[in-house]
Amino acid sequence: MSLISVRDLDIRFRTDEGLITAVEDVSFDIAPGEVLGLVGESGSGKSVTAKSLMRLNGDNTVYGPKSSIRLTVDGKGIDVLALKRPRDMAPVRGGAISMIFQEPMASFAPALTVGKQMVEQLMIHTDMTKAQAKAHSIDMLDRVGIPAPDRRFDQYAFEFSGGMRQRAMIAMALSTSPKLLIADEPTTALDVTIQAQVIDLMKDLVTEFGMGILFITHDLGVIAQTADRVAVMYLGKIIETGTVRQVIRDPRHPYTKGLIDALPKLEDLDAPLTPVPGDIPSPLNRPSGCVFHTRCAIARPGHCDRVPPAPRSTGQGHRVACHYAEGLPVEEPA
Ligand SMILES: Nc1ncnc2c1ncn2[C@@H]1O[C@H](COP(=O)(O)OP(=O)(O)OP(=O)(O)O)[C@@H](O)[C@H]1O
Ligand code: NI
Repeated sequence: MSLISVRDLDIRFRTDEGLITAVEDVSFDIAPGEVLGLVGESGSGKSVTAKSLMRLNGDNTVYGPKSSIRLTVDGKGIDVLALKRPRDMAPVRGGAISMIFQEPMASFAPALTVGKQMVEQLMIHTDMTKAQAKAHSIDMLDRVGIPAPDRRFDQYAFEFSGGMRQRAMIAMALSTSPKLLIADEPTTALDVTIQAQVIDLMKDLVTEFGMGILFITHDLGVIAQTADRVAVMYLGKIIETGTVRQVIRDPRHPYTKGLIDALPKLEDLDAPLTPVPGDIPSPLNRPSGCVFHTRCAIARPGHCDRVPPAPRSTGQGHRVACHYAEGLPVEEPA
């Protein structure tokens, strides 16, 4: 049973230059206890997709008519895109779903101590008394490995170091026991050691609380350490999805292959990095056919620039949106 089920998600934004498409035909599921990694270059639509689950995209957002986001909590379904009034959105904002960001300061109100803010949030989303909320908050600060949590409870976020602030944000996000945690580049700003600690911490919490995680990053190395399944996004579309093993060991989409080739190789750290050549086209000027054809080394003129490839299965849940996912056709003799 899926915790969240996203189908045919189309997200457009009204702008002064016209309607731009940020997300197109995106579908995925996350089960309880599962980590889905969402990876892609800057501007590919990762954050917009994540924010739609909590209806946090701005007033200029237009969702496509076929789009659906269904959250199932304790056997009860919530049609997220049908929520109309802000007060109806409490279950998906800090209730069943919590979000942590790259910049933890964004999660903390500067004028409140960390403890006061945690208690306020618990008072909104649970039926705890103030005393219970305080005890629970200190316990959560302790669980994420913050020393002297009862003293930290009375401090402001700016008094925390970067790594401790990240932990406090995770403690706050998890204190309401969300069913789904959205982590948008949660470790990008941290140094490598602290990054590894935060990833380990999140993995422990998945096991302990059985929640689902949508883990967003542009770093395939971090995905390999964290996720069960991966979805690779390019220009608003999921172009390949499968288990970490399928996608990283046996990538089938030329874009995924390019991202993997661009990773530094441990056995050959002096080899030049080979980033995917070319620039991401502007969302105002989306390519016809396959959105990747303008940067693709194997694109066939007359086909890839005309016909959008439907995602096809290459086995056991591994899905690839490329006409040549099974390899290039054999050339006919002239
Ligand atoms: N409110 C908005 N109005 C207009 N365009 C928007 C709005 N929000 C996002 N966009 C556009 O949607 C596209 C996808 O943005 P998004 O933030 O999801 O990218 P991302 O994959 O998260 O990138 P990054 O790795 O840089 O965070 C971008 O072209 C962005 O400019
Ligand atoms: Ni983003």
